Amino acid sequence: MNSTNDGADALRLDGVRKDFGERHALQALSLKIAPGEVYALLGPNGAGKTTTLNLILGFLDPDAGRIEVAGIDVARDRLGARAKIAYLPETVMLHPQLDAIENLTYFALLGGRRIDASQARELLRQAGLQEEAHARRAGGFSKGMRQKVGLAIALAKDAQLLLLDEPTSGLDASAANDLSHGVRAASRRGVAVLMATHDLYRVKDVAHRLGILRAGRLLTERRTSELSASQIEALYLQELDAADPAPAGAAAA
Ligand SMILES: Nc1ncnc2c1ncn2[C@@H]1O[C@H](COP(=O)(O)OP(=O)(O)OP(=O)(O)O)[C@@H](O)[C@H]1O
Repeated sequence: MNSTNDGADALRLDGVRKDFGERHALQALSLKIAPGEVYALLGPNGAGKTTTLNLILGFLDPDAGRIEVAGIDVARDRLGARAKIAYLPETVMLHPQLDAIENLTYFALLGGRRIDASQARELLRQAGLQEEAHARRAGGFSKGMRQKVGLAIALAKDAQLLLLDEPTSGLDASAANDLSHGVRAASRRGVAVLMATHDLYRVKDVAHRLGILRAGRLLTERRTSELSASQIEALYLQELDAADPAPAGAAAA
């Protein structure tokens, strides 16, 4: 896995700063993700994870720094950059009257891609949705099932960067495991993944690298292959303890 800067990064943030009034939500954040690499952004509430995703998506403008998605400068070409991104929000909203296949084909079309039912079935399978649910109305779906359809919608876009915001929050272990399979399948196809998460145990399973964010600062980055799941948890707690004890997001020099 190549995460050095060779000009082929799927995502690159350089010195990104975002303030909300007096509050420094992000301070000089720099990170790079290579094609096919899964990067977990860990951090407590208010660390700046969602702000990071919103800046990458172009929903917010940075106060300083530069963001590139597949080589496209988000500040110069917001729509061009967004076309390279698939985004799975924490809560996936589906049309309750449509079944999983219909939802997927409908949202894929909205995203600019026409897919047929057999392609839809394959994407739903990759995203971990069991066959018997493919033709069921989404109105009766659990959160985990909606997340899987959401992941299939994201995969349908054929994007180079997949952004996930708390993808496993509120999911049971089996649903979270299925979703992790889907993320790994995307990674194997060369899609880079940035996953904002609190789910430390899943990180070892899914991510190649992790970064720990606190109060808008990236405290450390590590390869998950170098750490066991319990070492990841220990590192997380140690980094947060060692960090400036100022409240998360409070103004700092
Ligand atoms: N629109 C906004 N206006 C003012 N402050 C904001 C806004 N959005 C985020 N913040 C602040 O910026 C900081 C970072 O918030 P952010 O939502 O990015 O954190 P997070 O790591 O995603 O947290 P969580 O895990 O709770 O989702 C917090 O202090 C938050 O209060």
